Amino acid sequence: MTLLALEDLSARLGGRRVVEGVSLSVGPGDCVGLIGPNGAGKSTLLRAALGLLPAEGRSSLAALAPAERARAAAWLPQGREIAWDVSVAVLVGLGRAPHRRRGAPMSAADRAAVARAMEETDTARFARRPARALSGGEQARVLLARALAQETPLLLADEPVAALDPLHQIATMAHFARLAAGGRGVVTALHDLGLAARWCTRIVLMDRGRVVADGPPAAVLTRERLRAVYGIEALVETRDGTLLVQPLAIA
Ligand SMILES: Nc1ncnc2c1ncn2[C@@H]1O[C@H](COP(=O)(O)OP(=O)(O)OP(=O)(O)O)[C@@H](O)[C@H]1O
Repeated sequence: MTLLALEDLSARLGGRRVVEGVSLSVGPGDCVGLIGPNGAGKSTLLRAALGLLPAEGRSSLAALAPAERARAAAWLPQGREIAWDVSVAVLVGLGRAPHRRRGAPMSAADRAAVARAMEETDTARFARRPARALSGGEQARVLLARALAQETPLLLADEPVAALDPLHQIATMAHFARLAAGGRGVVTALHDLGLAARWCTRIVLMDRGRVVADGPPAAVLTRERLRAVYGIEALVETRDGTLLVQPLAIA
């Protein structure tokens, strides 16, 4: 079973090809860390995969009708701007929209999904607060809760942990790993190589629009490759069965 299939996907921005010929498939159990230097094309790849950008090639998600796509995949974009003056509970509840008929009230199942998503993101205590009156990292967790409340087979997230404190970074990555272990698929763009190494089942490394490596963290995150792609020296070591990656210096 495949949750996302990309075949020779390419996308242009401002007349330049920023994603070139990407083919990959994501299935149940995959927690994919999409990594690569600034400008490598990670956000563009995710947006093209979702059909939010015109692209050449094929994306199984982009081929779906919008309503069907919203039940197949949840999307947490990089922009964390909350535009509406609503409470946290109402905002997270919007994640249930793809499962409800227009104008229908929230069902018990909807309310349970919203409550779960708020528990998982440690946002339940903000439920009644105006979403825009929270800190940046708290707002980021609320937007993640909205995506989780959608309870889709696949979650695509663009740097979901960038604004989070270490506890919530670990909690978020551990939750993604649990979702994958439970048979869902996660693709998350990340800059934190340590978190990617520790929690992802698979790393897709992009450089200048192309996928340059795709495999288990220990196979992709080698010192040589980090030097070649990022221009950094890093500590890469396995301790008690856990892969540890810590960037140290400019190569
Ligand atoms: N609207 C745009 N017009 C032209 N070029 C763009 C536009 N948006 C992005 N780009 C370029 O496309 C390339 C890929 O950008 P993208 O945002 O996909 O990279 P990224 O890997 O997600 O980077 P980051 O790690 O910085 O978020 C970059 O070189 C960027 O400058």
